Amino acid sequence: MTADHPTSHDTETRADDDVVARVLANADSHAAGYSLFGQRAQALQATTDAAGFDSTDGEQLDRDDRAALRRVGGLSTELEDVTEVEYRQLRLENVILIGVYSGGSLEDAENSLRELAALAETAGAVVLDGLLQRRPHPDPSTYLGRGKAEELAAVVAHLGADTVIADTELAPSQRRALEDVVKVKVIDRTAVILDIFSQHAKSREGKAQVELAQLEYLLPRLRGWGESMSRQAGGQVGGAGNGMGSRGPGETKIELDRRRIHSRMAKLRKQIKEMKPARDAKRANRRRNEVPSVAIAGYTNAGKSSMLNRITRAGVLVENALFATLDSTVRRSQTVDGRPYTLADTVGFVRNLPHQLVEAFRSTLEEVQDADVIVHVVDGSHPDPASQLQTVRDVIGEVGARDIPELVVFNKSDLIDDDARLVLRGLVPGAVFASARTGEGIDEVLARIAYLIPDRSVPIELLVPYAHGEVISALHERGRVTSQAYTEAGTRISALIDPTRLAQFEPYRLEAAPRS
Ligand SMILES: Nc1nc2c(ncn2[C@@H]2O[C@H](COP(=O)(O)OP(=O)(O)OP(=O)(O)O)[C@@H](O)[C@H]2O)c(=O)[nH]1
Ligand SMILES: [Mg+2]
Repeated sequence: MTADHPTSHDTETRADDDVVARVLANADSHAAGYSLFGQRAQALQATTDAAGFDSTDGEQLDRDDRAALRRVGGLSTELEDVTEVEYRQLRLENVILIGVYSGGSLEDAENSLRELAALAETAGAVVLDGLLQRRPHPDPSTYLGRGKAEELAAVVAHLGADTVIADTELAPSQRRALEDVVKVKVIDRTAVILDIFSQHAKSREGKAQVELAQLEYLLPRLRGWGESMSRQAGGQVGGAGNGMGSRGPGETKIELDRRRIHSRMAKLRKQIKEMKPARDAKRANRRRNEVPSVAIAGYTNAGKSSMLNRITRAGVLVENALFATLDSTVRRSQTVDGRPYTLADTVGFVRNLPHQLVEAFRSTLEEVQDADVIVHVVDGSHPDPASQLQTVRDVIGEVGARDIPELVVFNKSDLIDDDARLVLRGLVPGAVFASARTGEGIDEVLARIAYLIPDRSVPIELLVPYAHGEVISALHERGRVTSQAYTEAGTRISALIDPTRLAQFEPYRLEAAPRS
């Protein structure tokens, strides 16, 4: 009888703890308090501190901002009803992770759970423990098998966890049933990712898309959320009285919520549609200028933003948390031989990205689709770079960017030993090893980018009277000068230049340059 579980009392007492105090404690003990998978999850997080840096691979533009935003409620005040408030209150605090694995290797399941730990931490939670069960299939009613679910309930009560996170997307009914057993709220991986996204989205479009994804996720679960929350609100988690009487909002309320959500979603879709032309115009403009574009793609936390900083000193937010970047940032740079190109940072990929989110992040993927070159940054110090590599390549393929030249960069080379290098080299023979932190290999990255981006330059030869020195300096600025000689009539100068920049030099051309 779950209702009589001896430890359910402890859970209730925990629920009364001062939430604010725990939230503050979270900030201090950020990476503390792990067990089982915690240590390895920390390894992912702690590398920077061990090296004596504190996430200083970029100028820390708005990190405090973001930290401060962490616990603040919704993105919009328009849907200020119980449902939304409840959803927003899914602030994770002390969590236990659970997963089910079958045929696949335990190692995979552990890696996945470790990533979930990092995600949960990014969302502001302290991970207390992680539990995996081996089963041919997740239990259709309670996800974990009934017996294991009971064990989980005991662990939850013992550790004082207030949330269980399942490493999957739970059916609404599974979530409810499992909650009934463990007596604290149960959420899934998708909810965590959505939560992080909502904390981090910055642009209007990013926010709108995240909110849309949240509502989409929420809609089929409406009843479920209401139910569990009303139990929370009553302070009564557990107990035998969890039947019909203690259900959440009545049917009418749910209908009302549903209608409000639908109309909000319609409004968001309309907004997003209206934003698209502006974005397209921006991109078209870039294409018209024929400036080649480079997109930095890669798994979350791989060091994409750090790499962008290294290359452009742009000061894009770098944070040792997953999904530091939620909106793509475009910067201008140029090759060593003076050809301009744009460099776009993108959102990190994550395995099993919920389909609602693939949709939501199309805007950033578009940067990848349009790129002339994809710089695929991989965290070479990660325990399983191969599957990260694969995840990213899958998504690149899905958005139709498979044919774009790809440069694989194994980043964090300061943390990669020789043995690991050998393995990585076997994985991607042409890859470059680099460290955004130490600068190792960055020149190689730049050289390879220069090699890969299309060179649209044409040769020209000018004769410029000495009175027009400004033309000479303009040519030095806009093109690559290959030779320069002083004759009686003026300066004779040859250069390679982008065709879009020819106009001002036409009057001085000696002959039409042969087109290659
Ligand atoms: N040791 C080491 N750490 C690095 C290096 N490059 C980046 N990092 C760290 O890795 C973490 C993630 O870096 P980011 O640049 O934010 O990674 P990202 O890929 O942009 O992450 P998202 O935007 O969240 O997907 C930060 O803590 C960086 O300080 C490196 O070369 N060596
Ligand atoms: Mg980033």
